[in-house]
Amino acid sequence: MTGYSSKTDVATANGKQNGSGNQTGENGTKPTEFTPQGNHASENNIQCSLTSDEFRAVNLMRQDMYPYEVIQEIADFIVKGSGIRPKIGIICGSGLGSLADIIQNPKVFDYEKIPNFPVSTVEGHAGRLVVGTLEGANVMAMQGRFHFYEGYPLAKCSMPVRVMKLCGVEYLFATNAAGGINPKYAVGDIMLMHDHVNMLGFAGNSPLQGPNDPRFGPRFPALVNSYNKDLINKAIEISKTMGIESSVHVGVYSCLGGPTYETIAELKALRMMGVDAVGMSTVHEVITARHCDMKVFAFSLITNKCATEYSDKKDDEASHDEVMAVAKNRQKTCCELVSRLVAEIQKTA
Ligand SMILES: O=P(O)(O)O[C@H]1O[C@H](CO)[C@@H](O)[C@H]1O
Ligand SMILES: Nc1nc2[nH]cnc2c(=O)[nH]1
Repeated sequence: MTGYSSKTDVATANGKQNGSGNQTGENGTKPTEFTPQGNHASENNIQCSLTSDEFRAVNLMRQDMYPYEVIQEIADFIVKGSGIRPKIGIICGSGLGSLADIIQNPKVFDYEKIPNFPVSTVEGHAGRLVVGTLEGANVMAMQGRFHFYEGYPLAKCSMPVRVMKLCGVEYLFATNAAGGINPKYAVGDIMLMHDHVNMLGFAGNSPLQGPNDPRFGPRFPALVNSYNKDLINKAIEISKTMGIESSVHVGVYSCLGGPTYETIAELKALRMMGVDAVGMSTVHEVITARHCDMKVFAFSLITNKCATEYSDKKDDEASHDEVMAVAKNRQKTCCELVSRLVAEIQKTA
């Protein structure tokens, strides 16, 4: 397969691995005036100051077409490498990487070692795929997800969901850290997602944009009933046995592009639209999972309360440090909820 990202290329684009920085190329060449072949810039004699390596790296990072065969190759790599065909896929939200740490007999794949896989660039997203067992079920977990604001197209952000599908995954558990807009929500609460408002979709962006491969799913998938009601009900029952039902809600999540947190006016508007919690992820993963007919369970850990009125309080400003700290505090509860739900699925298998 040609034309797919080598780890070095993408890592260079992220500025993660290229020790020589942006000033000098690998072989010591200066990044002077690389003009991409055949585009308007060269036709008009406008020059851009990227080295050819940097230009290629940026292109690879933007690459959003993953043919079925490439996804199959990645899935085969994981299934062969782990000796496991997982049934449940888990995506760990910001600061919720411990959901992957509870997996038994783990086989760990660094994203950088998986062919054609993007790399994680956000704090709280380790960048590892963990395959093993949980409550007797075969599972795989992404300890680190991909966000639109990292510079990846949505199809690339959610490409691992298709990998999960071709590994054999039937159930997607997507978790996230989110700001609570519903005034009844407190920091540390859990919101089971029963619907979403896709703001990136409103703006004409979708992980399913481009040619449709019917081996994954239909051109025009329906999204009503995307969040599996049985799993939501099971999670509510579990929350009762855990004694946390008063801090568990069922609500609507909305994904914005980030990386900025919202303005007060935006939060007011989202509330008027019926949104209970807001983040920068999950929706594109759910769309991709539903497109290929996976059962979806998703929840938000409310890591901060969103102000919907103007004030001078510094407390109203969201921060990733706060998000990470709250997630760390609540990781045990989140792990227990996930384990018990996996056990329920395994019981009925
Ligand atoms: O959605 P996850 O990955 O949990 O992370 C959430 O937390 C980060 C902001 O603090 C953003 O990435 C937002 O999407
Ligand atoms: N967009 C957004 N993402 C978040 N992730 C955690 N908290 C927030 C928030 O308040 N807004």
